[in-house]
Amino acid sequence: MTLQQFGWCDRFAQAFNAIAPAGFAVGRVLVEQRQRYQLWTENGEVAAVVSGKFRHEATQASDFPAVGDWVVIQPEVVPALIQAVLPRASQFARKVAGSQTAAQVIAANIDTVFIVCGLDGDFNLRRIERYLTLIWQSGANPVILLNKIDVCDRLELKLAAVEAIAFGVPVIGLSALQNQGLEALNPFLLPGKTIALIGSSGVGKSTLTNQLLGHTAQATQAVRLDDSRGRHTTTQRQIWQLPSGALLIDTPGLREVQLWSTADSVQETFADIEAIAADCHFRDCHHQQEPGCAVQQALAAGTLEQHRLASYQKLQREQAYLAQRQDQHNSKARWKQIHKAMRQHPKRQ
Ligand SMILES: Nc1nc2c(ncn2[C@@H]2O[C@H](COP(=O)(O)OP(=O)(O)OP(=O)(O)O)[C@@H](O)[C@H]2O)c(=O)[nH]1
Ligand SMILES: [Zn+2]
Repeated sequence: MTLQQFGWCDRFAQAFNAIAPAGFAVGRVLVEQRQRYQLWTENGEVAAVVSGKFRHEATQASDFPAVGDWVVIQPEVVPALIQAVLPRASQFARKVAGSQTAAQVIAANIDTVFIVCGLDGDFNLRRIERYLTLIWQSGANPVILLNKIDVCDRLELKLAAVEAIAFGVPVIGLSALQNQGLEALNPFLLPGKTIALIGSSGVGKSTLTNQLLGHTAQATQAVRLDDSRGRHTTTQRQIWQLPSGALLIDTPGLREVQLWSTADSVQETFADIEAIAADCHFRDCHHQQEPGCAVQQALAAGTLEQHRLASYQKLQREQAYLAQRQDQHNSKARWKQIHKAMRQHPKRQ
């Protein structure tokens, strides 16, 4: 297989040429488990670990390679040594346990994320908004799949309700179980494009994954991971190649991904409220009791729904909290630096 078939493109080639010394190669992380990696390379699958220098220079969990990453390797050693991670086109992160703001990357370089919703019990517009926010923030493109059209009446109403909050994001009705409507996914399943599925339990992600995979042999393949001391473990494959040539990332971490949003992504998801709020009398209007609040006027006029404003405000609160934590973290780090500098230059006035 060629690198292009794994998703290699100009942006990665440029980054690679800028940093990699002669004799180095690239690979794409196919499996990650406790900092052991299986990579796709031009010469087949290889096991890899990060180099000592990499580990030494890494300052945060998100510096480490994740599934989907392109990495620079020194190929002649076994396991191959990862020297660098190429800048990510997109990334999904989760909070590191025990820390409010440090992030660990769980998947990288995804082009399109399918938000899978079930048209039975699961149908929930507020949840879709949260997923949209998350995906905009990741750098990937969202597509909303309304699954189980076979058990849904009034599909048009539901499609319209989702389209009203989706602002141009494609909304596709299908039945994974009955293999109905899946051809609408073809434009997103082009060779070398990387996709992922997220959505709550029971919406049909596994059913859809199986349909997309068809009867490919890799479905049952486990991957063997060796570390530098020759110990090995087997684990599940985390990227699949679909018959169309697209690549599907499926990891437990991604399935359980939680909200980790930024101001920009909230603004994109709630473009309607942002547009209304531009007419508020006060620039820093909180849209509560302020005079001249265009948002309150829209609520009164019925052009904006109360629960949509509520989800917007909830996301804003989460963000303010995260931003504050990040500030505290940064100022602590600054103090540490200053103290260190003072210890190193005790006589300086
Ligand atoms: N009627 C109908 N049922 C479906 C459809 N797709 C999936 N299901 C059913 O929904 C149930 C859950 O499907 P799964 O594919 O396991 O859902 P999942 O999202 O992978 O769930 P988790 O593994 O818990 O995350 C199963 O009983 C499926 O047969 C569909 O298009 N129509
Ligand atoms: Zn206002």
